[in-house]
Parts: sequence; C-alpha cells; structure tokens
Amino acid sequence: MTRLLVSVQGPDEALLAVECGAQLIDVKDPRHGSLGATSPAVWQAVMAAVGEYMPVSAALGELLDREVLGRAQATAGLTFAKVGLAGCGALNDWQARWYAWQQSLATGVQAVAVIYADWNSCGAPAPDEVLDLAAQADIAAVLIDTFDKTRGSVLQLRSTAELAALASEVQQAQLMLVVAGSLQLGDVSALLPLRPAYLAVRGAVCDGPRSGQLSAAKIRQWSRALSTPQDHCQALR
Ligand SMILES: O=C[C@H](O)COP(=O)(O)O
Repeated sequence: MTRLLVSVQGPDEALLAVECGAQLIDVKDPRHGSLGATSPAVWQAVMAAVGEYMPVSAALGELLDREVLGRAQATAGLTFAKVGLAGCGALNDWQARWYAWQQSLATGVQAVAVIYADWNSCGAPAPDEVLDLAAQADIAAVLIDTFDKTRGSVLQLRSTAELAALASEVQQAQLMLVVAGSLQLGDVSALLPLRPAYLAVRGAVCDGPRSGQLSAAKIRQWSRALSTPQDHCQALR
C-alpha cells in the first residue's frame, strides 16, 4: 500500500493536508530548496496541530548547511528527519558528517537517507554510496528526491528501470522507500509498481509554484489516485 506524504509550511497547511487525505506530514520551507528547513518552532506547531493523528517528519536542509547540527538537536517529538547531501559527493568525510548529524537528532527521531536523482548536477553522492550508508546506519527510510526543482520530475531524470533497481535495493535492506521529485499525477501509475511506502508531493498539490498555497482539491485528487487502484488490486487478490 503506497501512502501519501504532503509537505507543508506550517500548522494550517498541515491541518488542510490531513483533512484532504495526507497520511504523513512533512514540514519544510519550499522557498529554501528541495529540503529547506523551517524553524523548530514551526515543527512544534505542526506537531501540536496534527501529531495526534499521524507521524510528522521535517526537512533539515542540506548536510553542509552551517546550522544543520543545531537543527538536529531541536527535533524532539518528530518521527522522521532528513537532510540532503548536495555538495557532499566530493568530500571524503561526508559519511562521518552524516553520522554526526544523526547522533545529534533528539532521542527517538528516525533518520532518513536522501538520494538525489540529480546527484551528478548537485554534487551529491551517487545512489550506491548512499545505499551503503543506509545499509550500515540505523535508519528508517530512504527518500529519492530531486535537488533542482526546475528540471522536471524524477521520472524525467531517471528511467523507470533505474528507479526500480534502487527501490529493490532499498526494500531488500528492509528500509521504507519514499519517492518524491516534482511528481505529477501522471507519474503515479509508473511509480506504484515500485511499491514505495510513500509518494511525497509539494509542487503538485499547490496552486502555482511549490512555495504557494496548498490546494485542497489537488490533495484530494492525489489521495484518490493512491487509494483507488490499490484497493481495486487488493479486491482482485
Ligand atoms: O518531500 C517531498 C518534497 O517536498 C517534494 O516536493 P516537490 O513535489 O515539489 O518535488
């Protein structure tokens, strides 16, 4: 069963997303990039609004951001936290930096490893390197996302076969797979066979750019797209 993750900027959007069918709320500031961080006060406000109903995740920016360890220390109450690896590919100590970030997370917060589908252009480590880390670290999930939101969806950057191979490695390691990256509704049918635990969206459920307002109608459309075909498949079994 693939569920719907919606990225929100604050508590009002979180409540709207939950009402419209989101099953995991992810807090981020989309004005500051793919995994732009909000302040810890916003995480707390979102948890107060919807934490009773579902897990809350937060984007903590990029590992090379100066404030990344301070943000990690302020994550109490979150279920998941993630940090991007843009610019880390050329560093020989990025894994040590990532472990230091993970160690800084509040007790009980599960780290998510991030593969950028456009790793070559944003200087992130290649997927194999991230998967090696994921296999060794105590983590919950792997997120495949795009760093540059102007270059199209993850399916325009990577073939379905490449994504399927990555999905299979993640699942063999018994980790949860989350797929994002400027997804459009038309991408759903190609991605469901990969059996991701979640499809994650922001831009596709906004009116206008991904930093704009969430659209209730679009979230409901995504919710239906993820529930209908899968329920149908289950009924056929
Ligand atoms: O975690 C998911 C991302 O927020 C996806 O954002 P996007 O749909 O605008 O690429």
